[in-house]
Amino acid sequence: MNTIRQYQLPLQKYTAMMELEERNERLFYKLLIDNVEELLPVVYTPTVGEACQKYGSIFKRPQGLYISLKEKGKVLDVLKNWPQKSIQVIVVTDGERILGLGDLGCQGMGIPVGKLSLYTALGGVRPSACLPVTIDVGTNNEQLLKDEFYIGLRQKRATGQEYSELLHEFMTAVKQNYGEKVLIQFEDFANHNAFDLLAKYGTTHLVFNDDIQGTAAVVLAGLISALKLLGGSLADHTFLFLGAGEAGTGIAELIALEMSRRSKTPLEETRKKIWLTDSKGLIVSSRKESLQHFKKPWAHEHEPVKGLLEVVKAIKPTVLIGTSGVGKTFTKEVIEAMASFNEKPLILALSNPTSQSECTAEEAYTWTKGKAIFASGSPFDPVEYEGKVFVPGQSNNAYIFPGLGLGLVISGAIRVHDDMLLAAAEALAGQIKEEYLAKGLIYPPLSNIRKISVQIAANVAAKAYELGLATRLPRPENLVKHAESCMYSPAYRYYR
Ligand SMILES: O=C([O-])CC(=O)C(=O)O
Ligand SMILES: [Mg+2]
Repeated sequence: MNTIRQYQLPLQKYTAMMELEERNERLFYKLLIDNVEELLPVVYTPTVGEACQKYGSIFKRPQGLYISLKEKGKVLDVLKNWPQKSIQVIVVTDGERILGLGDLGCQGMGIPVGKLSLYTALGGVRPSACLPVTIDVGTNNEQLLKDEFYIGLRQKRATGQEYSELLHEFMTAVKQNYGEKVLIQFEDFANHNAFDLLAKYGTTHLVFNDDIQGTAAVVLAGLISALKLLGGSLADHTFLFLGAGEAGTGIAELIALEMSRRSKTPLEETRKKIWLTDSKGLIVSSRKESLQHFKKPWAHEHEPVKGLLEVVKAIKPTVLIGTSGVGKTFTKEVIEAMASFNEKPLILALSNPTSQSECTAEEAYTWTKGKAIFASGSPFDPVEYEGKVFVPGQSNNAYIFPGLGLGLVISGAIRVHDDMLLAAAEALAGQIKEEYLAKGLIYPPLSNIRKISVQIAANVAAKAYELGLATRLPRPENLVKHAESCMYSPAYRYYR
């Protein structure tokens, strides 16, 4: 830690950590686990975003497996080249929408690598059972195509049949090589592929999309906690999203599902409490024909409204959620409007990394004169406002996917079911304590994350057994103890 702390720049710390992982994996995980709040922003958002942008020029080792268009027809052979044979979790990206930074092509590899470090550090999945994969179908990022240090194929992205054939070959090869119980996490695909891939492989493979489903579960957990501060039930609130992509529609759907389960109201009804806006304004029924399919369920009856401030004034949401990947969009006027009709406006600025956050923690607290409850996708430091310290929560899927993955792995689940996401969200919400809420914090501290992951894993595994989707039989009686006992821990052994 002393060495890491001597570096001034986050990217230097990142490089030092990556070198440590290569040199002494056990020490890397020991440091990460013991200093999670300090090191998460180094190996994960926001620094991992900068690392991906500069990946070509800081490149030393491949870190994960690259599968490019050139490997078409021999993807299975390429998979077999990976030195570790018993893989439990794969995180795969095609680099087209890395955080809120856009198309970074092959340089997106930093994301699967970072996510899998968290699988091990926060969720206790063995490092050797984790496989980071980047599918290289080219990039439409002109700057990267011209960059002499770019590490991927120098061509425009393959689309259509060429794209889906490579993806299909990969998905088939994974199942053939590792069996049915290997978990595949889709990460940072562009909208136009993310929903289709999830729908296509959700019925044949153990898959989930972290940006759609992981983010949804973490936000739902935050909302359930926030209700203890705000009062009422989910159905008493009005939700407005800026951004109707993977995170926006994924969160919206899980909130609607939870509301529907709790109030025994049809999903079509509970969806009406939730409004989404995209770059063209409020999503309303008159726009339905021209909307992408994943936005259609959110096209409610309302006159067209453009501009976030106008939409906020028209809808009067109690909860405002930013998921557009575009920074600085929650302006002073927008936040002040939220504070003008809410006693405690709940503001979630979820886009990553910090540069893409819709507003800062300080802005949320000062513009609402200390009224806001705030959480963000990337971390912000506590803020002092008029003598009071406000602690912003980090509403990031990192709270969910390590525990969710652990629960799936230890139960030998063969499919991911929406009820498992609800179970994960409820487990996380169950970990919030009064003392955190008193500071405005709607998530438990990350320093407790391994204990939280155990609870999430146990809840998810219980759901897998209940739904008949678990294959590790018989079911362990105490799933919490079982989850704990399965976790990798980077302990140093004593030798005699
Ligand atoms: O990686 C993160 O910090 C959260 C996430 O999935 C994203 O922003 O795409
Ligand atoms: Mg992501």
